[in-house]
Amino acid sequence: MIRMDTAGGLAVTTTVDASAALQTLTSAEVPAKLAAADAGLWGPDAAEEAAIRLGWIDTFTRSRSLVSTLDELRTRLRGEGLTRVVLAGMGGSSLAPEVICRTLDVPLTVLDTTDPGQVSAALAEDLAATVVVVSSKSGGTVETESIRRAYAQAFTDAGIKDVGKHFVVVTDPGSPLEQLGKAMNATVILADPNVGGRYSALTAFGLVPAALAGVNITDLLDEAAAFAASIPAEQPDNPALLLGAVLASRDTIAIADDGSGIVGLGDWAEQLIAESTGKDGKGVLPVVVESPVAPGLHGPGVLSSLVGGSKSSASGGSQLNAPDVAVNGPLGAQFLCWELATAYAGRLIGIDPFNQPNVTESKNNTKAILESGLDTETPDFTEGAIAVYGTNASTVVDALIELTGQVRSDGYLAIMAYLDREADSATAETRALLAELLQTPVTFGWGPRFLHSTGQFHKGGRPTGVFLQITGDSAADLEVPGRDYTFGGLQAAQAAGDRRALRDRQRPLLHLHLSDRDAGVAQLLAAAKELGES
Ligand SMILES: O=P(O)(O)OC[C@H]1O[C@](O)(CO)[C@@H](O)[C@@H]1O
Repeated sequence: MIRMDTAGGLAVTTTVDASAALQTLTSAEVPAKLAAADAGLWGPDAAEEAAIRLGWIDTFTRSRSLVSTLDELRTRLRGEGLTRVVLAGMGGSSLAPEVICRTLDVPLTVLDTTDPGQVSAALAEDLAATVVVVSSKSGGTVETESIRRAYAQAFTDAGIKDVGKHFVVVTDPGSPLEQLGKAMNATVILADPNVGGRYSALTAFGLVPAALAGVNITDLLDEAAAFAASIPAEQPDNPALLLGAVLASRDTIAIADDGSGIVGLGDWAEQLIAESTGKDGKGVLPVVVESPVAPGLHGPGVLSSLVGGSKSSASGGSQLNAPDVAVNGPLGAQFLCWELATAYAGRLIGIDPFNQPNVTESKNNTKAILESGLDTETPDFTEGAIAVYGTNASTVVDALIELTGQVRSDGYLAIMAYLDREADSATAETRALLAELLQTPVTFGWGPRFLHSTGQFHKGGRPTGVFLQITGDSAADLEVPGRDYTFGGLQAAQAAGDRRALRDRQRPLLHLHLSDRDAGVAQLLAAAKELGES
């Protein structure tokens, strides 16, 4: 059976029979109630938060007021020679602009890291032409604030007089960052406080960095508006409803680009789905896979999904490799469709899609470790450039065998690399290697970026994860100005904080520390390959 629902240029095509879930949603009038911003849809406990989190339903209308402001700002910045845009932000405050700019091939440097090498490399590039967008809804996220401090110091050290001119702040009204931005003489743009971070793609958080980098944001807003206008709430043939119904039907969704024009939407959808559904021991684990033929797109309990632009065939591939669901349409419509689908799926799963109860745990652990210092841990053994912690084995290959042997048939492996996602990018190849071997879902995340995404699921969602954490020494550390820790110290504390949170839950965890990153990554990849061959 193939069902395709289309609206406003977006099509959702699926081979999954979701009729029972669709019936559940329509008979409870969920689409109409969501369109009317009914905060009671996810139960009484979720209502208070939902009441202040549903602005995204029609934010594309209110965000129109940003278009002229951002046109003027971009023209002014370019006139002042500020042509290079760097975005400091985590999770919902950086993932949407990243996918927008990747899709439209517009340069944007995204710093959602505490890796000293990655931050230093960005700081070394053309400061005189750099404008830094500091995006944080809460205004208190440690990664974002650390990068803001590093840039402020770097501009000053470079002899730049009016440092504030090099900053644009995006935050909620009344946040500490609003005050700070004003005190710095930066341009401050206030976001819609009634939209949570991961639903904020079409608010100032998604639009300001994209527009300043050179994207025509009107197109995105038009695409979302056309989609919204084409899905009258009463109608059962609603692509977002269909996507929500199939999303809730499996434990895992694997997401790949179909190669037809939308680049990296999975990284954004990963946060949306993981933080929204992964809680109370439930949820759908999102797994971003590299391509439609990469290991892990298909598998037991996995909803395989392909995402593409309007141009691709709606079936999303040949019959042989046909996904369970294909979502094809323009980016602005995609954002809204996936947000609606997640809210519908949340109703079916029975969770509050607007909170992230377990994210603070790792943050608190990090804070405590920064105050008390890192615990001294002795490796179980060291092999070449890799020190190994948390194993009974005595070789890296055997340690990986011991770890992966603990992955249940209904479970998953999470690889979490607190490294430089530019310079150490090859580390991500471990995902496909181990997915091929295990034939169970394998997800890869860069730390601390994933802490704001799958991190919620790993601690709060289905307790079936097995964890491989990778950390590494840095060639040179970098101070966080005005703080008594460095980027390297912060990164290590974040990794240790997350280990503590996982161990507190008795999750299987192997920790590999690379004393030399290039050699360690090469050694790890060789070990993963050897594992596949053994
Ligand atoms: O925009 P902020 O407040 O800096 O938060 C960044 C991210 O951190 C989280 O609050 C928690 O991980 C996300 O939901 C959010 O997108």
